[in-house]
Amino acid sequence: MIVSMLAIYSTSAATPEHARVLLLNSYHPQYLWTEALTQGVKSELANLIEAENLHIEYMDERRFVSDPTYHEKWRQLLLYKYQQFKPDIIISSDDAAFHFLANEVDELFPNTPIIFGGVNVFKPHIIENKTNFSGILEGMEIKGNVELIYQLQPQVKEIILLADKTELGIRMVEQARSEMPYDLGKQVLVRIWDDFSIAEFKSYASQTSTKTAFLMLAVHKDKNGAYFSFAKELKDFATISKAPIYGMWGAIMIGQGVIGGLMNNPFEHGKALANMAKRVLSGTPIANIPLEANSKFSPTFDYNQLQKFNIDLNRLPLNSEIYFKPESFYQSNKSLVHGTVLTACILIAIIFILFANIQRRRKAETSLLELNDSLEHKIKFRTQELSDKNNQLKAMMEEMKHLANTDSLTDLPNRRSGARRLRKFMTRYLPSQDNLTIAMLDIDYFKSINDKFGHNVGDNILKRTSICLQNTIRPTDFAYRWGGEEFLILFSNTPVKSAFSACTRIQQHLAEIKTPDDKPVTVSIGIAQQQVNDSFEYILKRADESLYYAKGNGRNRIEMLYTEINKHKEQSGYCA
Ligand SMILES: Nc1nc2c(ncn2[C@@H]2O[C@H](COP(=O)(O)OP(=O)(O)OP(=O)(O)O)[C@@H](O)[C@H]2O)c(=O)[nH]1
Repeated sequence: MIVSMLAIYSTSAATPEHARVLLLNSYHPQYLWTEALTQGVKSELANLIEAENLHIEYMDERRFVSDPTYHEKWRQLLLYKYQQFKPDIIISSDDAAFHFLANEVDELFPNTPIIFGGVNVFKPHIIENKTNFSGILEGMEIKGNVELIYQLQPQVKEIILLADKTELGIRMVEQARSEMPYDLGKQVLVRIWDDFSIAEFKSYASQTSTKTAFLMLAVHKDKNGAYFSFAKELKDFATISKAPIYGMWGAIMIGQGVIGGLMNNPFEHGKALANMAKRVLSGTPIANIPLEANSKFSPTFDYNQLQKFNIDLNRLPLNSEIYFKPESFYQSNKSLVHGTVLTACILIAIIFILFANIQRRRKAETSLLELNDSLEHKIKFRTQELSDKNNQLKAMMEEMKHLANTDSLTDLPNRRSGARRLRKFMTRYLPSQDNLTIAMLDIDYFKSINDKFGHNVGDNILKRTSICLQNTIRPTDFAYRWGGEEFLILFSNTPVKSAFSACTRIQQHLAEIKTPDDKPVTVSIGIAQQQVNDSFEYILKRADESLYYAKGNGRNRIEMLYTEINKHKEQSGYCA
C-alpha cells in the first residue's frame, strides 16, 4: 500500500508540460456526447501539455455492448500499447470505460491516477480499495425531469422511462426504481420500459397523445438485439411519436427529435474532468481530491419540438437554453439595428435641434418685427410730437418775436424794430446813390388831450393815428411807434422832396381824426436824410432836432434843419 502510494505521488509530481494523458472513452466519436466531452478535455489541456501527449481511445461500447471477447481484445491492445507509452494520468468517460478500468487497472496501469466521469450509475464498492480513483459522478436527473414534464404538460397522465437490458440500462432502471414513486400531486402513472422492440415503440408512440411523455434514460439495443442509435432510431421515434420525448444527455439528444429536458453538457463535463487531472499533474495527490457529486443538469430545449407539441414557452424554467429558435431580425442584425437606431436618434436629435432653432429664429424674427413696428410707431409718434412741439415753439417764437418787435397798444412795429431796420438801411444804402429819409413825428399837445378827455381817449387817438400812418405811407415805407406819442417813419429810397410831400399827406389825413371837442389832431414832423459818413445816432439826432425845431416854431409843421432843409426849401420852395 505504502509502495503504491509512493508511486502515485511520484507520478503525480511529473512536470505537467511533459506529462502523458490517456483519455479512454466508452463510446465511438460518432456518438456526439463522446465527441463533445473529448473536445472539452482537449480545450482544457491545450495550454498545459503537448498535443501529441494526449492519447485518445474509443472503446465503441455501444456497438460491442457487454461483449467479453471484445473486452479481452481491448485489454490486450491497451496492455501492448501503453507499456510503451506509459500514461501519467488517465481520464475515463462514461460507464463502460470506468468499469473496464476498475477491473483492469492493476494489471494495465498499476498505480496510475484515474479521473473518471460520465458514470451514470455509480456503485462506490467498485473502487472501494482503490486510492488512485477520483472523478465526477455524472449521475442522472430522473426525478427533476419527471417534475419538469409535469410542469410543461399539466395534462400528462403517463410518463414512460425508456431503457434496455444492457448493463448500463439495468443500472439506470435500478436507479429509477429506487427513486420511485414520484410525487407529482396528481395521478400520473410513471412506467419503465426496458424490454421493447423498436417496432413496438413505434406502434405505441404513433397512437398516443400529449397525455403521454417519454423520458429517454439509455437505450443501446432493443429486445431483439437491434442496435439503437440516437442519430437514427431516436430521430425516427421522435418523427412518429405523438407524445414528446424528453432526455438528459444534452449534445447527443438535442437536434435528434428530443423536445429537451434537464440536460447535462458533455463539453463542460470534459473540461471539469481535465481540470481535476491538471490538479493531479500539478502535484496534488489524487487521494486528496474527493469525488465530486453529480454534474450539472440544466434546462435545455429544442424550439421546433416545443412548437410541435404546443408547449407554452412561459412554462419553461427561467434559465432555459433554447436551441434552433429562429433569430429575430434584431438578433441576427444587432449591430445593424443598433447602428440604424443610433443614426435615427442622432438624426431625430439634429432635426429637433434644427426645428427648435427655426422656431426660436421665427419667434425672434416676429418679436423683432413687432419691436420694429412698435419702434416705428413710437418714432412716428415722437416725430409728430416733436414736430408739433417745434411748430408750437416756432409759433411761440414768432409770437414772442412779434411781441418783442410790436407795440401792444397800436400794433405798430416798436422802437426796437424801427432802430434795427434803420441800422440795416444805413448799411445797405449808399448816400451817393440812394435816398434814405426818415421823419420823426409827434402829436401836438397830447398831454392836454389826456388831461382833458382821459387816457382812454388818448389811447384811442394813438391807435387811430397808427392806422392812419399805416394806410397813408407806401408799402415800401415803414412806420414805428417810437415812444409815447412819437412815431418814426422810414422812407426807403425817397428823396427829401417826396418825404416832405408824404409828411404833408400824413398831416392832412391825421387832421381827419378829431378830439372829443371836435378839434383835428395835428402833428409836428422833423425830417433828416442820410449823409456821407452818417451814423444811426446822428441821423436820429438831426430828425429829433428838426422836430423840436417844428415844435418851437408853433407846431403842426414839417422841419428839416441844417443844409438839407435849406437845400430842400430852395428846391421845393416849401415853407411850413
Ligand atoms: N393816453 C396816452 N397818453 C400817453 C401815452 N404815451 C404818452 N402819453 C402822454 O403824452 C403826453 C405827452 O406830453 P408832452 O410831452 O408834454 O407833449 P405835448 O403835451 O403833446 O406837448 P407838445 O409835444 O409840446 O405839443 C404825456 O402826458 C404822456 O403821459 C399813451 O400811450 N397813451
